[in-house]
This record gives sequence, structure tokens and C-alpha cells, in this order.
Amino acid sequence: MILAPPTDPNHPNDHTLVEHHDDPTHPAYLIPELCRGFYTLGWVTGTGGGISIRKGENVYLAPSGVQKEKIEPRDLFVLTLKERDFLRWPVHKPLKQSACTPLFYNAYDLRNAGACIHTHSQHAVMATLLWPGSEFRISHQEMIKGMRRGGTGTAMSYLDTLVIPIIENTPDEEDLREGLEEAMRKYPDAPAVLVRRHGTYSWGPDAERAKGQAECLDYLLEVAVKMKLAGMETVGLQQ
Ligand SMILES: CSCCC(=O)C(=O)COP(=O)(O)O
Ligand SMILES: [Zn+2]
Repeated sequence: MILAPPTDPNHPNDHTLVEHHDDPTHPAYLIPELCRGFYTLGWVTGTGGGISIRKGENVYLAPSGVQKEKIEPRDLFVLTLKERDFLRWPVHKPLKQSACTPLFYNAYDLRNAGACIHTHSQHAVMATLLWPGSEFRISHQEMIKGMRRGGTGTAMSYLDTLVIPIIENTPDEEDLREGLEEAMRKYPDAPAVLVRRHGTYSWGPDAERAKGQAECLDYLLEVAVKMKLAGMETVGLQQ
């Protein structure tokens, strides 16, 4: 469990960890930039969704319940990977770290990910409604090649069937943690998990590859929804 930021005024708060916002590869720059892009895709509208990036042993997180397209480096939290201690948190206004934090840590702990993305994509929501079971499947699509086994492993082939587990939503985001972990353990090759009526969690070895995979996944979900609504099968070569 991750607590709120320390209230002790003597607790060290290292603001230098977010003072690299002119470096386009630094998480303090990348998180705000990627959130702006995800907003235009409809992935993080209405404050939900977002991205966390790991830099070595430090985990960068956005604040909870804010307009994600307006995040600035000074709004970010930095926690340690192992102990989940707060190294840096915002002081200019009262903010709490993303409610998705325990879920992002699943990707770091179970997949050694370098970044994890949570979307509220309507393609994902529709897919979880059209696939009422516990799995989404698609084959024979070029964009499957953009996915990696387990999110951080080797690239998938055009001949592979992409299988993504679907878990049920919970009233509070944090309570998805257990279901997500269970699905990730049961499907070690799955590069993402879908949350019914909610969205996606996906990850990658670093922010760039996590973004690329999230884009391929969203494309595949959109195509699959259209195929299903057109009465077509998404597995196999049936027209
Ligand atoms: C309207 S957003 C509902 C909560 C949610 O699904 C979510 O992803 C919240 O993320 P946050 O980073 O804002 O805690
Ligand atoms: Zn969410």
C-alpha cells in the first residue's frame, strides 16, 4: 500500500528530480508531453488515465484527479521502486499521486517495465462490452507485430494470436490491483490487460516502446470492434 506524501516538514523533498524539463528524454518532460498527446487521442480525458515512467530505481507519477493534459513537471511525484518511499512531491498545491500507482507498480514489479500507460480509450471500453468473457483475441493483423510478448519481451509475429485478459472493473481504481496482478500472472505473454467498462493497462521496456505498443493495441481494439459490429470474426481469416 502506498501512503500519502509525508507531512513532516523535515522529510527531504528533492525537487531537483523534476528540474530537467528541457531534456526531452527525461520523465519530468515526457509525462506532461505524452499526457497532452494521449488527451488528443481521447485516452486521458476527464482527468482519468495517464502514464508512469521509471528512471532507474525511481518511479515518476502524475497527480490524481487533475486535467492530465495540463500537467507540469512541478506537479509530479517521484517514489523509489523498491520501498515506494516518497523522494519528491509537489508543494505548490495539495496533490495526491495517481490512484493508478499500485497498478503501475505491477508492471514494474512483474514485468520489469520502464513505463506503464492507463487509457480510458472508448475502443477498449467497447471491446470489453463486445467480448463479454475474460479474454479478447485477434489474429492476422499487421499491427500485432507492434506488440511484445509480456509487453517487455520479444516482438510478436503476424502469425501470432494476440490474447489480452479482461478483468472486471471496481468502484475504486486502487482495488483493481489484485485483479490486474492475477491476470498478469495467468497470462505471462499478454502485453496488456483490459478493464471492463473502463480502459487499458499496458506497458513496455521504456516510455517510447510503451507508447508504441499502446498505439498498436488501441488500433487493434478499434479494428476488432468494427469487425465484430460488421459480423466478422477477429480470429482466423474469415471475411
Ligand atoms: C473520471 S476518472 C475516474 C478514475 C480513474 O479511472 C482514473 O484513472 C484515475 O486516475 P488518476 O490518475 O486521476 O488518479
Ligand atoms: Zn482509470
